[in-house]
Amino acid sequence: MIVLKCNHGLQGTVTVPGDKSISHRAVMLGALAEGITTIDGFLPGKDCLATIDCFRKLGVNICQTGSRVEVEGVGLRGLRAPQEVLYVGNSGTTIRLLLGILAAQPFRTVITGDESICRRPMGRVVVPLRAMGARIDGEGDGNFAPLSVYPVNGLSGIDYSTPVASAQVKSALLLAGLYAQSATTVTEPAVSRDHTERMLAYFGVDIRREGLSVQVRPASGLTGRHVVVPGDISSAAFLMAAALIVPGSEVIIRNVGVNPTRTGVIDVLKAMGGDINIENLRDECGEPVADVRVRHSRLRGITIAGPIIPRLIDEIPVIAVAAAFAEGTTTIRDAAELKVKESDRIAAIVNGLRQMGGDAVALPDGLRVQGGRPLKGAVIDSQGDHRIAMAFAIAGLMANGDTVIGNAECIDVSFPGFAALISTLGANIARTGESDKCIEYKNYG
Ligand SMILES: O=C(O)C1=C[C@@H](OP(=O)(O)O)[C@@H](O)[C@H](O)C1
Ligand SMILES: C=C(OP(=O)(O)O)C(=O)O
Repeated sequence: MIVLKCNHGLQGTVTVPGDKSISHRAVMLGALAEGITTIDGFLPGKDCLATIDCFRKLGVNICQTGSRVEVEGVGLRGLRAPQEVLYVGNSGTTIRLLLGILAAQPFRTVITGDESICRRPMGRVVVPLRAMGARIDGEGDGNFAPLSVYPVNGLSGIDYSTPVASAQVKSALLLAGLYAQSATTVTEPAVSRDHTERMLAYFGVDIRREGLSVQVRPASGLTGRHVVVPGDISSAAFLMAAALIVPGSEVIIRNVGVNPTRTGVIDVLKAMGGDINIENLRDECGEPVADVRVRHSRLRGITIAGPIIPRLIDEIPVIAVAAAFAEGTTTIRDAAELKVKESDRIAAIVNGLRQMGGDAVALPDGLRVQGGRPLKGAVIDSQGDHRIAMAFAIAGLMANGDTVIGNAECIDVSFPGFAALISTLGANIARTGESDKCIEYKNYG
């Protein structure tokens, strides 16, 4: 992908594709419910398509056309033994949440994903699931995919304190808890995204939060629903950062999910001096939704640490890019989780910013960015990590010279149409197809 420097402000009103986390969960709960679940605004990104594919292999009829999905629920006990290995591609959410469901099934499954998935830690879900009675094996004593999940005769409820604030861990245990013989309680060190809790309640499950703990009771059944998925704030974050750093910009992003467990990016960009307004706040299927208006602003560096981190974990790459255009120092701590995402995001952000002439250093649990140095175009390898690819495309909008993002096709994991959408606002970004790695396209435009 090629990004040219933007010589004028970004202007316009857009919507971003559906929320990835909510799209996954709508398919999963729809599959386990009684009756039909219809989903509008589904994210047709590769990760969520992988979730659909896995449930089809588990015997669920799912019809998907673009962002419209119809799931014929089979009920909690209606999944069938798959004839093939379940393949989740690049999706950590798919594998970890599915493990919670598979752990309770009376048949064996094997589940795996791409190279990145096979490097990511699964012990964080496998260990507590085993404590509930699940039988799961895999590389490194079950810490790495491929994983085999063996049939069991029921699970026991658990009262579990997770060492990491992870919605994937919490959700896997809550989903397993639907099948357990007693209540399951998960306590997190800080609140992570709560879409599973909200959607389980929306599908009729008895689920309660008290402070940092969430409790689910064994379920007798879920009821199929109509789910309207809001735009993904994690995708909107790239447009927010772009509008903030490109002088003369004013962008409205309509229909963005603003669940408070996800809005850390807005809090932080505002604290950095960003002119961001939330308008038309409303509720859609148990999730808050709004329009977000962003205007170019002079940003200043801040410290980002503590319980806000899980509320903006996926937005740190683009926050770091915004920090490179801010006055002063931005320090991000308590974010060691970044090392076990699709890539080691601390290393990828620091290396990419340095390649562009920025001043960034890695810390054991985060990074520090000294803002204000002019960035120059560079050839950045995304390492197959969608958030890294998009973050550096945004940096390229204000870098002198062309920026080439290698391996940019991974953007389809969460934000299909990214380059085209941001181009409608006036940016000059072009996809270059399979040959994204090559710099022979450097003279595009
Ligand atoms: O539950 C989810 O949908 C997600 C949870 C987060 O991961 P962790 O649970 O590992 O923090 C996030 O990074 C991921 O993009 C989506
Ligand atoms: C970490 C991410 O997703 P997942 O864990 O589902 O692969 C992400 O989308 O940034």
